Amino acid sequence: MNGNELYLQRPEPGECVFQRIPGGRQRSFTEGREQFHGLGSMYCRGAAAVILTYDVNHAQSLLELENRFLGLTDTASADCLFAVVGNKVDLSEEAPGEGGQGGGRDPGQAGGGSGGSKQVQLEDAMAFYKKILKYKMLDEKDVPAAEQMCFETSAKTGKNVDLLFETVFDMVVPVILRQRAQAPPQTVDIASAPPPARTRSGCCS
Ligand SMILES: Nc1nc2c(ncn2[C@@H]2O[C@H](COP(=O)(O)OP(=O)(O)OP(=O)(O)O)[C@@H](O)[C@H]2O)c(=O)[nH]1
Repeated sequence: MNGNELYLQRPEPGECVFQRIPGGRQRSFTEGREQFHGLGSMYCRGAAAVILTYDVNHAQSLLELENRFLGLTDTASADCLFAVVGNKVDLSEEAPGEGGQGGGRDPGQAGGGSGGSKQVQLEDAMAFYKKILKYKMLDEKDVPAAEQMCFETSAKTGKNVDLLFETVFDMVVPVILRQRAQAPPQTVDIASAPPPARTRSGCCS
């Protein structure tokens, strides 16, 4: 996540969408302000994947995803993939050896922080993922399972960040290729086009 290619744009504690911003990491200019929420759906238009991010130490941030940001994904593509990501697990992780779930999936990368109180569990994120499917009227059996699409990360330590992006990219590339194959061709084959009708003056009409 050096910001030069695909950047996680986060207009407000809560939502992340893929956003290509050349020239490096930039802060969202919308800053989550109410009057700019229309722009949020603009970012999502035609999106093949949306990453919705909350703070595991801040229960309200998960509620906001549901109450304020889910609607912004209405303009995403019909077969858009959704990932739900609880960030900042480093703040609430137990010290190594104490056991516990601690964000799961990547015990090799222990976080540095302690003392935070984790307010949102992975199960809460999975329940939210299921709400997304309901909202989108998607059948659970037609989409990746909640266990595959819910992550707990630390942007600070890097925990599960590669896993998140690799998982989403592996899933989204076939979706994009399928969309392109189904889209009308963007080029005209002039060799197979019929010759233009001739006008009296000899010019093409
Ligand atoms: N400890 C820790 N801090 C983080 C993490 N991710 C971001 N931060 C810090 O959280 C603060 C806000 O980060 P931003 O990327 O600006 O996120 P935001 O959505 O604008 O703001 P917040 O909702 O406050 O996170 C910055 O000080 C970041 O350094 C993380 O995984 N762990």
